[in-house]
Amino acid sequence: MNILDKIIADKFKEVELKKALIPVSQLEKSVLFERKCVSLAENLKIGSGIIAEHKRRSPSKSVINQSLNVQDVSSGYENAGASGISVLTDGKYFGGSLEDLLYARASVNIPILRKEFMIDEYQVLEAKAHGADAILLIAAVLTEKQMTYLADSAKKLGMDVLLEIHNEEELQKSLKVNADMIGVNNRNLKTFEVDIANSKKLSALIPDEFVKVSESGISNTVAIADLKNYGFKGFLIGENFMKTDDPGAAATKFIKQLKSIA
Ligand SMILES: O=C(O)c1ccccc1NCC(=O)[C@H](O)[C@H](O)COP(=O)(O)O
Repeated sequence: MNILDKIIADKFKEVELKKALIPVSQLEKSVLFERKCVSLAENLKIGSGIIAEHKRRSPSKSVINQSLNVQDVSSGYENAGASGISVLTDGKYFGGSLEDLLYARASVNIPILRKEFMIDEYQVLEAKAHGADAILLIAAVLTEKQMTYLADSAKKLGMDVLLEIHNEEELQKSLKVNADMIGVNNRNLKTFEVDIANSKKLSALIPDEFVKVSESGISNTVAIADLKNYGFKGFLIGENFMKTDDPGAAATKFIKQLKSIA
């Protein structure tokens, strides 16, 4: 079984347990459930385009940074000029939590993406109840019908949808889904190989109605300037910032440099 299959198998068990412990009625009582979301897709169009990620560890790199708190990282990213923040909420493989999402929400006003392996509507409701403005759907692990259902649920709650693809086949099954953004993951989630050329290769096939986002393996501003020529407006960056002692300072330097070459 590859790592993605393992993550998804664990996720099904986790969601069933959570449903038994915290009913939907309780999620709906959260004060954040009534909060009006800020559109990540719209923010990408008008700002730096950087979605800066809070990521403690990952299956491909194991430990990245375990010594920081999510409040400092999030406010550092906001002050740096990020267009949005991605918060990994998976515990077992990424060391994240829904609590991280809550603390990030309490620390910033810019849109927050719940970075999770979504397989059930319950997680969409959790995302809303913990302050997310957007959710991620991964085409590699969902059918067209599942993506349609989960995206419609998120849109009903006012959240944006980032639909992640890795190849043309995944793109084709995603085109009818009510998503705001299509993200091309440069990391093959089965082999962990990273190649920014993947974004460039798929860019022309993505219809203009979707905001294009390039995800993973981005470590310099020259790569972003290049990706912009292919129509990308969003750039998801995790490890490059999180591997430093001060991710907010790293993002500040990066975004300043990006502006200077624009
Ligand atoms: O990052 C991983 O190792 C990984 C493994 C399996 C599934 C997902 C994984 N990452 C999630 C992401 O999409 C990245 O955290 C995100 O795009 C940022 O990537 P990077 O800038 O390379 O940290």
